[in-house]
Formats: sequence, C-alpha cells, structure tokens
Amino acid sequence: MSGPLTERRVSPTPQATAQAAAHALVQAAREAVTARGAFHVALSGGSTPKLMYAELRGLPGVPWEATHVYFSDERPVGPDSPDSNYRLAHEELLRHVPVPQEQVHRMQGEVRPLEQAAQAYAQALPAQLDVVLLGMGDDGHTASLFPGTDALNAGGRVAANRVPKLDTERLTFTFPEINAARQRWLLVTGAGKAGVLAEVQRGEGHHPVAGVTGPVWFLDEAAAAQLG
Ligand SMILES: O=C(O)[C@H](O)[C@@H](O)[C@H](O)[C@H](O)COP(=O)(O)O
Repeated sequence: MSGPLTERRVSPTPQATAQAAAHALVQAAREAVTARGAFHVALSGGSTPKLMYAELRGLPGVPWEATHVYFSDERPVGPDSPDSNYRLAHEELLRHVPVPQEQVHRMQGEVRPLEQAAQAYAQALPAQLDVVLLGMGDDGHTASLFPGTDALNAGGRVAANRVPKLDTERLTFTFPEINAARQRWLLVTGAGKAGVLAEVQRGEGHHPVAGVTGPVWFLDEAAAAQLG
C-alpha cells in the first residue's frame, strides 16, 4: 500500500525516536559511502533533531571523514546566535565528531539581502543529497516552508522566505530540492503534532509537510496516536 504516512517507524518515546533515527543514519551513511564514496546529509533545526544529534555523536561506525553536512533551513542570524540551526548542530553534534570542518556547509543567515545567501548556498550543494532530515511544526510547516508563504511554490534549490506570522525571513530548501534527495526523513514527536499528522494522512488541510514526497516518518507513540 502506498500513500501518506505508510512508511513509519513508531517508537515509545521521543528519546527512542531519536535513537531509531540516529541508528538509521549510521546505516544510511555506511551504505552511501560503500556505494558512492561519500555521504551527503542535510540537518535541520528543532527540538526533535536536537535529541537525535546527542544520540548520534555517541554512536560508533559513522564514516565522518566521508560525510558532508548541509542544512535544510536557517534563521536570519549568524552562527553564534542561539537561534542558529548551525549552532545547534555544532553544539550538539558536529564539535564532538571528526567531520572535517571544510565538509560542513552552513547557510549564511547573516548575509543581506538573504536572497544572496540563498543563491550562494544553492551553488554549494552537491548534485544530490543522500538524506534530508526534517521536522514538522504544529502548523504543518517543514524546513522553513510555512503555510501560505511564497517559497512553497519556489523553484530552484534554496529560497529566502518571508514568514509574515513570525515577522521574519528564513532560508530554506525548496520542495524541488527536498524531493530530489535520495531519502527524506521526518522526525516528529509529541501529542501536539498528532492532529496535524492525522490530517496529513487523510489528505486534509493545506499542510506544507504534505509536499514532501515518500518520506520515512520517525514518530513517537504520542505523535502517532491518531493515525489510522
Ligand atoms: O528551523 C526550524 O525551526 C526547523 O528546521 C523547523 O522546520 C523544525 O524542524 C520544526 O519547526 C519542528 O520543530 P520541533 O522539532 O522543535 O517541533
């Protein structure tokens, strides 16, 4: 059977969800390096990935020297800001593991206009990413593709996206970029996300996350509670 949320791995707790995703990432990295000599992964921000980064840094067997790290979205700030997705990944994961610094590609959220950073980042991306890690907000956004925003329809690989309800601008992968990756993984936990997930499964609403094609969903039981 195919359709929304068919490929899902449900774990009892957010911690167990993070562990499941971290173990899957080790396997995906090893497979990519065996097949193609390198692993290209895009990280994201949010609380769910944060738990996963803490798991991943303790796992053996990751081919870090052949791993290239990118980001699926970024806030309009520099790398030292507490709001920076790069900073989160650096603090929780990257500074603890032997990934060569020149293989870590952050989005330059401090550049103005932000469109310039989007264009520069598009140039830095590899031909194809192996895995794009994503979260989902309780409004159904993913990466920084928020409901009703222009970037939902953007072509190209990376967009600067005005988000009126947050009165801010974000850098984000476009749907064409997300959907061109070999795999898309959505990490979603907590009861607060259960209603939106059930709507996505039923094809209801206009949730941006529904634009991600063929994702693997890593869920906890609370988030999966209303799924059929
Ligand atoms: O920069 C960001 O905020 C993220 O990339 C964003 O898309 C996030 O993944 C979701 O908002 C879910 O976040 P939580 O996991 O914290 O709920």
